[in-house]
Amino acid sequence: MEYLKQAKALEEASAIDVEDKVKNIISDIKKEGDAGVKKYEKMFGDSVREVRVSEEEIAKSNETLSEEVKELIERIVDRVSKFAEAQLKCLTPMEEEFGEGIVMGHRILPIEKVGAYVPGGRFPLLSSGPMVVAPAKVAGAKQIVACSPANYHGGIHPAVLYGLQYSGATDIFAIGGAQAIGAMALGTESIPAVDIISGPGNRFVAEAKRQVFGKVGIDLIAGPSEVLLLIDETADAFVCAADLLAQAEHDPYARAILVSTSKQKAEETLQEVESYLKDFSETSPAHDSWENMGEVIIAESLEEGIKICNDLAIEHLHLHLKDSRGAMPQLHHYGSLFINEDSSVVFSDKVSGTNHTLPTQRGARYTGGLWVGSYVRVATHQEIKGKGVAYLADHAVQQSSIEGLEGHQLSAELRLKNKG
Ligand SMILES: NC(=O)c1ccc[n+]([C@@H]2O[C@H](COP(=O)([O-])OP(=O)(O)OC[C@H]3O[C@@H](n4cnc5c(N)ncnc54)[C@H](O)[C@@H]3O)[C@@H](O)[C@H]2O)c1
Ligand SMILES: [Zn+2]
Repeated sequence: MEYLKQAKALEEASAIDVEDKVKNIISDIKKEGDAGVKKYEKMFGDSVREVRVSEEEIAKSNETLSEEVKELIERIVDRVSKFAEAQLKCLTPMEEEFGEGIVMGHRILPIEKVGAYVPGGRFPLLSSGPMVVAPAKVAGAKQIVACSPANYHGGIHPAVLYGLQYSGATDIFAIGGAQAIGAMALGTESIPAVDIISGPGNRFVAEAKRQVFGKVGIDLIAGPSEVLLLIDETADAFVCAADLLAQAEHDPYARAILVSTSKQKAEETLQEVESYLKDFSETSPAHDSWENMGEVIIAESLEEGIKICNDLAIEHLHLHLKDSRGAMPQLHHYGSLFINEDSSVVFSDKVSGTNHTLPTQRGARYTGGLWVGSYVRVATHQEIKGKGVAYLADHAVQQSSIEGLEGHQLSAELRLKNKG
């Protein structure tokens, strides 16, 4: 493989800074509660408002929305919910006999209190509310606490707020960043503690979720966006360049990577990216993202290209190949897969219905991202009777004796005696 363009090495120091900063924020939330949240809201977002979004504020905000915008949001919620419902059908309770008198099974139980993080530092992401909240509602959560930064005239963007309500959020707070994650994990005077925190966010949000894991569950680490385009000589350089920039513009730390089996196509795409970028607004994160994180790699063969994809385990993997379906069986690591040119990642970012909360930083090796299954527990149970008791107790007594665990042995023996 050969690099036409390589990312600059991310400074180790910058990652450590984020870790320390987040640790301090969470520790302050623990000590100071609401006052700590407000301190950081002022510091990072210049927000001095009450943290809870009141019914009155919600009603006023809704009045500013046109029917068209409401319909747009409702369509997102409906499509995301339908996909989540279809996936939930794949999760079925089970109870079977595993040997005479040994009945075991599992139930699918919803996580009761969900904390949904909905990013909104740079741009109001209209689909993130529905993506994070709707599957929790489909799973059967009782309480869905949602947090999103107060970044739009001192509040949450009305379209984002509408999406949160329509998806089923029960408590909405206009706070963001690590302070929001800390508050939902620990609970404050105003903000309820939850059982799981889900949703995407920037480096501070992702790190905060990592740090509170254990105290609460988390869905996954869904940090700054990533896309990898695997292309060959049949790809359209214009379209590929646009697809790279569509994800680069999310964040200065977003990663857009092109892997091409054709050197000529790679060079053309690189030129197109640079020419498009000239027309992007000066403030777009795409400039820094492409400059620092963007990569263009030439693969010697499709096999090598596929290996690079599997090694990088990227969030969005988009195939622009002569035979994209043909490559699919060999691709094992991706957050979500986009097959052929027309399957724009942007469709899934916004509205197709699969979840856009997807693993970054090679998390695709162990998760496929947020889904309705993230909001349920598969909890097992058993009932042992008749011949099953003798069979299992006999085994357990022998094993406990080898292990030297007297209490275990006694507990098992009593069952044998009871049968005696
Ligand atoms: N992986 C995914 O599934 C996925 C999906 C959608 C979006 N995203 C990512 O979500 C992110 C959204 O980022 P965003 O920044 O716009 O919104 P955000 O809501 O994630 O973060 C904004 C908050 O970060 C905090 N913050 C900002 N600068 C800080 C600093 N210097 N120190 C401490 N805290 C600070 C502030 O409290 C602010 O409210 C992007 O990185 C995007 O790529 C990821
Ligand atoms: Zn995107």
